Amino acid sequence: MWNLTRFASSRLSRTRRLFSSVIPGPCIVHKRGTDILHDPWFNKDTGFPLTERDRLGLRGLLPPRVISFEQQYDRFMESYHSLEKNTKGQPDGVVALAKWRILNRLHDRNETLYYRVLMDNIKDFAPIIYTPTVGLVCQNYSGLFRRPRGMYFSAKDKGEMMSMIYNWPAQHVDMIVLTDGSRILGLGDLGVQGIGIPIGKLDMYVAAAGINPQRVLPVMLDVGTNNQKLLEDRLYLGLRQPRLEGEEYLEIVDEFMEAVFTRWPKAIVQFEDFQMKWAFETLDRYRKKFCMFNDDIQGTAGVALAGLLGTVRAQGRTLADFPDQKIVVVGAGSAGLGVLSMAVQAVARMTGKNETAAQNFFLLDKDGLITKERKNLDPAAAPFAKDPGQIVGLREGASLLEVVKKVKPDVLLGLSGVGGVFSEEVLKALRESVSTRPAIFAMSNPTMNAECTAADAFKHAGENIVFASGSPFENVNLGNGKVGYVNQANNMYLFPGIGLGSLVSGARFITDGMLQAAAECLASYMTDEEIQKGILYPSIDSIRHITAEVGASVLRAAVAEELAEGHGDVGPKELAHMSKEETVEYVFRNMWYPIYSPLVQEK
Ligand SMILES: NC(=O)c1ccc[n+]([C@@H]2O[C@H](COP(=O)([O-])OP(=O)(O)OC[C@H]3O[C@@H](n4cnc5c(N)ncnc54)[C@H](O)[C@@H]3O)[C@@H](O)[C@H]2O)c1
Ligand SMILES: O=C(O)C[C@H](O)C(=O)O
Ligand SMILES: [Mg+2]
Repeated sequence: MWNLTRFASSRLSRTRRLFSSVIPGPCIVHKRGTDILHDPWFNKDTGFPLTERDRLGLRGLLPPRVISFEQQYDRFMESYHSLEKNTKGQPDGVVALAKWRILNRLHDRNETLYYRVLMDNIKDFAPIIYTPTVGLVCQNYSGLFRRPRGMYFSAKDKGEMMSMIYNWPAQHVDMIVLTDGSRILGLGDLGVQGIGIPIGKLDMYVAAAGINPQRVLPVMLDVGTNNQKLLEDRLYLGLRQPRLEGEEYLEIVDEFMEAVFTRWPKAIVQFEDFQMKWAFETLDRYRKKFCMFNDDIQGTAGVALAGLLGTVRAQGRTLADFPDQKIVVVGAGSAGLGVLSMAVQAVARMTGKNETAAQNFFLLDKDGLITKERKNLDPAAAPFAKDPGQIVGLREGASLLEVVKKVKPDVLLGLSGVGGVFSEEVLKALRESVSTRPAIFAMSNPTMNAECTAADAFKHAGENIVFASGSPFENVNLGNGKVGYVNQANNMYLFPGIGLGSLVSGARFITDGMLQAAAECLASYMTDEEIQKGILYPSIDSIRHITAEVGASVLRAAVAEELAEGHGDVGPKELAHMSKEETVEYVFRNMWYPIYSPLVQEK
């Protein structure tokens, strides 16, 4: 069922080739003079050619010399490298925030240059504008705040959202990432400060999926916060009230969704970092009504499933062995349950049996192993609850150490949000795994919240493990020229392609079939050689290429389900007639590439 077709070896160079011939089309601007210089969408700083300076009323507002895009790029990178040099030896957090600030200043001033440096240096810059530094930025957001980015809808705006949405200056919006700030990474409720997450996710959309930055919208839904420290912080910028609950909460989200889809019926909304109860409830409420998905539940599930299938291959087994893998999942929240649901669907498809599909999966939360004896068993966790006594000696609430010792799992996967729960003892117990090559997925973010570090995993569980973490870690030097590979099991490998594929297919909804196609595409991306080395995911350097492939798979699944209504001039029939290769080319063609466009003024 899984087609592991090899992709062209030189993925990155192919991507570069596709964009090297980009000829910038004109860009319509309704402003003149300093208004253009102060608008990061249009600003080219010293890069405005003289003719354009004349046409747009810029002559005399800039120093006379015209600096090329390449020179501007080099100048920025030089400042960045000198900042790196000057902050050497300072605490990690201080350095990370200094790097974030310099990038953020460029983002605020000149988006084209910002996205080009981001794209070309994605491996170095993703950890700054995205996970893990974005977590630190959210924690300090009220103090770091200089200029607003995105939109803020608060509980005080009830009844006003339909008109407020028209305050957004862009006529078209393709991609919206929405949070209520209630579960920011593993950092808990950060209230309005969680806006950093939609901003970081949308930066990845631009860099990876080539969504035009003029068509993205980060949104914070501020319904209050239950974080006492923030409520007492005099600098806190959000509503100083406890979170709305129940119907009051849902009315706010309903009103926002209606407003968005009234103005932009073709937009896609990604729900991000909602606490579990609202993550599931809103997904259920809106997924058959609007084009939306929940990244923490659905994006994470696909990335984890691709990693789990890679693990089976790394163990020298065939994919048909996946249903026999014993997998212990630590964390029964939106992410953990999302992963298990998708894994169960995969097993059911492979075996043709629904009833026994979850039998090799074990689920723990903060109270230990979840069994059918659990009081107040969450209905979402119920399908994974074990029969007590199914494994001799495993009782309700058994500790992680007990479970690992008894089950001897092939895979230990953490989505608990708790740093260090894969303790030395737990990791050592994994040496008794039934597998010759057990896998550890410490997927919680940011770095401090990872269930274990890469170094500890290789040290305590053994050098033959496969390792993945949600936040980036350096590869581990195992001595004698051997390397312990670190994979980044992060939903960034899928959400951009899910959004892009949905957009360019004009899908009405985002279905399980489309998400499965995305996961299968990622799973089949890696060569056997890479997998044997323990490399489960591609390098982030090739994120545009991966995203195009994932986007094309999502598109084809939407076509197959007759949900694709077309995009721009391309209708559903044309989409249906495209070959696999043509679909990928079509997806690439729809990607925005950062290059200065001639600005044309519309009177
Ligand atoms: N790598 C990725 O792509 C990715 C994607 C989504 C979420 N995450 C991370 O996963 C974590 C959890 O996210 P979520 O949305 O599921 O959160 P959540 O709050 O919905 O769930 C957390 C779960 O962990 C359990 N838990 C807490 N302490 C525990 C302990 N000591 N032992 C075992 N279980 C414990 C809780 O009972 C709960 O079931 C966060 O840190 C988030 O950053 C990572
Ligand atoms: O934001 C990330 O890096 C992944 C994930 O969405 C998370 O909530 O941790
Ligand atoms: Mg998230």
